[in-house]
Amino acid sequence: MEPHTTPGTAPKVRARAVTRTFGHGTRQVHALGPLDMDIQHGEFCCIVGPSGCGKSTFLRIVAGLVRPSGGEVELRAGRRHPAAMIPQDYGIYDWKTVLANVRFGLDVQRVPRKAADARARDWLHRLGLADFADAYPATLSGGMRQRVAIARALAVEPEVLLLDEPFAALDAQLRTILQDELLAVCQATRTTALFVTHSLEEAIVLGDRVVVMSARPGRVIAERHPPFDRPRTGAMRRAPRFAALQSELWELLRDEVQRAGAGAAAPADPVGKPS
Ligand SMILES: Nc1ncnc2c1ncn2[C@@H]1O[C@H](COP(=O)(O)OP(=O)(O)OP(=O)(O)O)[C@@H](O)[C@H]1O
Repeated sequence: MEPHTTPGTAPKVRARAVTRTFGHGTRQVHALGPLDMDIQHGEFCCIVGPSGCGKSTFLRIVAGLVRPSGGEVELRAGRRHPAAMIPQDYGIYDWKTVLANVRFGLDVQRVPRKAADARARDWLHRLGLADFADAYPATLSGGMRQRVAIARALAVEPEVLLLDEPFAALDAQLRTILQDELLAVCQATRTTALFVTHSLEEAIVLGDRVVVMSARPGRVIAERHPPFDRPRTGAMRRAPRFAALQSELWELLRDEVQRAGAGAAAPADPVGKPS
């Protein structure tokens, strides 16, 4: 299918014929692609797909952490820090204080200590963690650790934020609160976001666009634009159009999840299947 584009604008991220294989010979795994995708400046793009279809691999390629085996990814960024990634395990360091964790990317960029501290404290304040600057992550709740990871990624002011199932381990209430906070921050800072989730509901609540991937090797098989104004409220979840879109996405995904499940045990609620 044709990648999503807006005429006259250059996409922030442009992926063309991206493939990735791991291993060699009989043990080779074709994990991804060929995959085409354009992500526009300021867009919040959610990716859903069966387990093991290459979603994390694609994020890591966009982040520059993994090389594609074929094709190319172009990230149009003017700043020194084009992309920041929040991995599935949050990636925060238990031996560093909350402040030092949030300052980490700035230290790597060699931002002077005073300015880095001020910027890190500002992000801690924005995410409700101002009182925990000197705490160690082990003393924080899951939701607070997740906020530290978000603050750390946003502190470097990336042009593209890459999030790999960031809220999967959180309870439903906290998940909703952090979804709202993340959306508000991304909109205020015009940050482009690429967000991987197993939850169709989450994808519809957050996404300007929901991209559906096939079973491994992951390709884009469909995309939908949730037709809801922002800010999106809890009431939207009860709207008939919400349920209809969730069912439509599940129909698109069902076969792919079954195909993926033929090779591996599927999770209990693989993609937020509507009940
Ligand atoms: N470093 C690696 N070495 C070997 N195989 C890998 C490596 N990274 C990923 N794979 C394989 O590539 C495939 C895609 O993995 P990936 O983690 O990208 O999928 P995913 O869609 O993010 O899965 P999930 O939804 O379960 O997190 C899987 O079969 C995985 O085992």
